[in-house]
Amino acid sequence: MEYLKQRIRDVYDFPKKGIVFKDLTTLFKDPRGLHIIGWDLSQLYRDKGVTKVVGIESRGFIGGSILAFELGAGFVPVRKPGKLPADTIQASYDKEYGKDVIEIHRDAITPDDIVVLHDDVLATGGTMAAAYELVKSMNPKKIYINFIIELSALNGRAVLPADAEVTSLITY
Ligand SMILES: Nc1ncnc2cc[nH]c12
Repeated sequence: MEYLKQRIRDVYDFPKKGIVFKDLTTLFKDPRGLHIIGWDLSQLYRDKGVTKVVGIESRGFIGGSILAFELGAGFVPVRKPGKLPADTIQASYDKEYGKDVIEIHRDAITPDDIVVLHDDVLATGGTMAAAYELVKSMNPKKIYINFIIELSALNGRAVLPADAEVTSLITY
């Protein structure tokens, strides 16, 4: 884990004063770092029969795609409104200023699926909680929730469903 942490850049006062932004681009650009991410994430779900990995736009697409590939599962994007071409279902959630909406293709998940919902960072948890409700409405067999980083001070776990197994590789 130290190798991963050493390659995550702290950017101060981004996107606004007082925030210490955990920049994963420096980890992703390091070949060994990217390999370790794929290996460590997949080890969490190796024996779970995962059939789909759902990545949340956009930084969830990177780790989500790698995880899906490592597990031999499909990858499904959760996107901002108006981006997905076919019939979608959507969920809205409160952001710091106003509401945000996310969408998924209506036919992306079936009751036969075992799903990992992935995003890069667990902060307040609002986006993931909405994405979980979206995927849950499609009645898969099981939903796991996963992050690369968890910012424990923001207590995002408190807004995530109690029955979901939540994992992260690195906790700050
Ligand atoms: N401090 C932070 N670093 C990276 N991503 C996010 C997302 C919310 N807070 C963040």
